[in-house]
Parts: sequence; C-alpha cells; structure tokens
Amino acid sequence: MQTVEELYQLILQRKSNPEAGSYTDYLFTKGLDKILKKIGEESTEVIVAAKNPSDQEFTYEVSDLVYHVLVLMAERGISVDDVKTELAKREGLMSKTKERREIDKL
Ligand SMILES: N=c1c2ncn([C@@H]3O[C@H](COP(=O)(O)OP(=O)(O)OP(=O)(O)O)[C@@H](O)[C@H]3O)c2ncn1[C@@H]1O[C@H](COP(=O)(O)O)[C@@H](O)[C@H]1O
Repeated sequence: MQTVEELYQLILQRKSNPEAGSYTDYLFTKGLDKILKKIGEESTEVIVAAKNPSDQEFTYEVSDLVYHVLVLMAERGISVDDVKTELAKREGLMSKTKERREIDKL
C-alpha cells in the first residue's frame, strides 16, 4: 500500500523523469492552469459525493482530490513535510486558542 508521502515522491519522480503514458506527466505538461482546473472539478465531485450516502463514492472522490492536491504541491514546490510542519505549528496555536476560549467562558 502506498502512503501519501510515497505517492508524493512518485509524483516528484514523474516531474523530473517524464514517463510516456503517465497521467501525472500529462498534468505537468499541461501546466498550472490545467492542474487548478482539475482541483476545481475534483473539489466539486467531493462536495457532491459528500451529500450522497455512498462512503465508497465519497472515499473515491476524496482520493482523487488528494492526488491532484499532491500534484499541485509538487508543481508549486511545496512538500508533504512543509504541510506537516505547518500543521504541527497549529497544534500549539490551536490549543492556546482553545485555552483562551475556556478562559473567556469563565
Ligand atoms: N493516484 C493517482 C490518481 N488519482 C486519480 N488519477 C487520475 O485522475 C484522472 C481523473 O479522472 P477525470 O475523469 O477527472 O480526468 P480525465 O478525463 O481522465 O482527464 P482530464 O483530461 O479531465 O484531465 C483519471 O485519469 C485518473 O487516472 C490518478 N492518476 C495517478 N495516480 C497515481 O499516481 C502515480 C503515478 O501515476 P502515473 O502518472 O499514471 O504514472 C501512481 O501511483 C498512480 O496510482
């Protein structure tokens, strides 16, 4: 099974070593506007699927969106570690905000 990090690494590999028939290469060749168009489409599909009862369909659409977001990150030069670091920073900030809210309630 492929982790998100492994998928990101494979996407980076496709960017530096184009491979015939690769959909990822097709996206990089088309460029940022095409990748952004796909993000828009896939986001809409996630929204529609979230309103439907099928967990399988919802999971499928979320996976499509995650893949396209990873392609966008690679195009913009943002790594999975960059996102992890940002989320880790928020962990501290959010608990402070939560504490603040608890204090404000008193
Ligand atoms: N995870 C994915 C992945 N998720 C979605 N997709 C592609 O995203 C597209 C979404 O479907 P759409 O109908 O919206 O798009 P389309 O009509 O095929 O294409 P467009 O002309 O609209 O762009 C499909 O072609 C899917 O194959 C993916 N393509 C590749 N990967 C992974 O990326 C890695 C590299 O794959 P290649 O680039 O194919 O070598 C491998 O691990 C793959 O499993």
